[in-house]
Amino acid sequence: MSDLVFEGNSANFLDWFKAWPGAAFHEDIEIQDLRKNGRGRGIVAKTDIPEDTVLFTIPRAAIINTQTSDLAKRLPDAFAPTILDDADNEADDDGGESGPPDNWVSLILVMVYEYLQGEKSRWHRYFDVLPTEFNTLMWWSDKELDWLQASSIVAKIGKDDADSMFRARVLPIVENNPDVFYPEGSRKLSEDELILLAHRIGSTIMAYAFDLENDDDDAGQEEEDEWVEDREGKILMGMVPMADILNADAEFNAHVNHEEDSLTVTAIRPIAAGQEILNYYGPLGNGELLRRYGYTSVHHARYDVVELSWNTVVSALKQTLAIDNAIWGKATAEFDPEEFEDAFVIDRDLEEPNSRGEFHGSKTLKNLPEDLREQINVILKAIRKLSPGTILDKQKRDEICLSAMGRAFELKLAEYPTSTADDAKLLSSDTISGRPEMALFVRYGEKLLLQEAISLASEKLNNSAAAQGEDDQPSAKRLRTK
Ligand SMILES: C[S@@+](CC[C@H](N)C(=O)[O-])C[C@H]1O[C@@H](n2cnc3c(N)ncnc32)[C@H](O)[C@@H]1O
Repeated sequence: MSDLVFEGNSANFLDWFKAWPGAAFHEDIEIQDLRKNGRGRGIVAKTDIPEDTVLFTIPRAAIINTQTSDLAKRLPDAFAPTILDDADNEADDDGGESGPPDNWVSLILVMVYEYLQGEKSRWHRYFDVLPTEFNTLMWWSDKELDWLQASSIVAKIGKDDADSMFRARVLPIVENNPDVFYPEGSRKLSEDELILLAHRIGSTIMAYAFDLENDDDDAGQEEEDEWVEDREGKILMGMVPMADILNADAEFNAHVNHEEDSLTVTAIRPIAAGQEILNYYGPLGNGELLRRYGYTSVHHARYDVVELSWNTVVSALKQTLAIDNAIWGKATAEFDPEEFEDAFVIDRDLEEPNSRGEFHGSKTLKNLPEDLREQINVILKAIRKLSPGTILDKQKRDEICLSAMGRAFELKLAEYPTSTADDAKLLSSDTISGRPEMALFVRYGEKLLLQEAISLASEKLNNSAAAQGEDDQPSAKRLRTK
């Protein structure tokens, strides 16, 4: 984060913001420097604020996107309209594909253009307060990523894909149109500088951009997801000054409403003086939060996720069944490996916070992954056909399935080099901060989830054995009639 952000620039930025026709900023809130809490800037209530108060209003004209920037007018061919079905707000891995840019590439181009315009851009004060350094995983060294141990989030960073996409879809447009992108007299960036700029802008968009709903879009859907910042399935993305100074958490107190001419941010419950105004990024686990936004949060740990590979499950199944390799080979040979899922997600599948941004439900794992159970059973049924003695009946099959799942969770847990107890000790030691602490928090949360999964599998196995025991007991009635 550039220090510029805090040295008087927040006040300049606020004046710049308020000068947009239709912009409003409630006098009872203020932008604060929250760096001592590791939160950059945030917006804080100065006095008690009642529910439903409109905290600020951002006119749509102040949002940066393909509709407001001049770039689309100056390069109409590059922005030919297209029906977009890939709107998942991620860097595409289709670096080589031709055709009009999707919403993600379009916003990168628009932001590169506005940035290069310098003081000529209507948003240059906004660029002054955007970050230049990031804690998102894209910017971590290999050594830093090692702190995440066996977390599957490491495989999802996609730095190389983003790099190829910038080279294929951003660089050529900038380099073929220097008169458009570079104001007269300004220095042209080298290829390396442009790629670095695209990465920075890509990371800023990932952590700061909003999907913009049209007021008349999907009215029903909007009602359903009233407080959810739904980042999927929407076409237009944009940078929304002021709304993106809000920090966020899995328990929150404000909501961004998308109206025809403006976006408004409203208090969804009373906010006490001194409390931070918080937005919501969705039910993300800490790994995903760190990847996209560069931070972790205690409240997000409930949405933690562990990915289990099918290979790990296969090892566990083989150990549980202890059957001949030949039988295993025969049983699995009849399946097309393409039809098998190669990874399974373990998560607590919790409900969303309520319309006041609060969460009251249980935070423990209630169910084991059903798709995993089904895939294991496909294999077990094939084995039973070849070797009926190995799996006598459905009861036995269920037990083998639960044992194999429990074993697979243990194998996954063993992939992390440190134990949950080691991590807990380190977390409470006060000797760790910054990236190492965030990585520690991610891997610790995943280990706790795996331990819950191990306990749940064992509990279900015990229940199944107990039920079987009861079935084996002759009933009282039968005893009497004997
Ligand atoms: C939309 S911006 C919010 C404004 C940001 N704090 C700033 O100073 O520009 C999102 C970024 O803010 C930070 N952030 C948001 N919520 C946070 C939280 N609860 N704790 C720590 N950092 C947070 C992360 O760096 C994230 O990438």
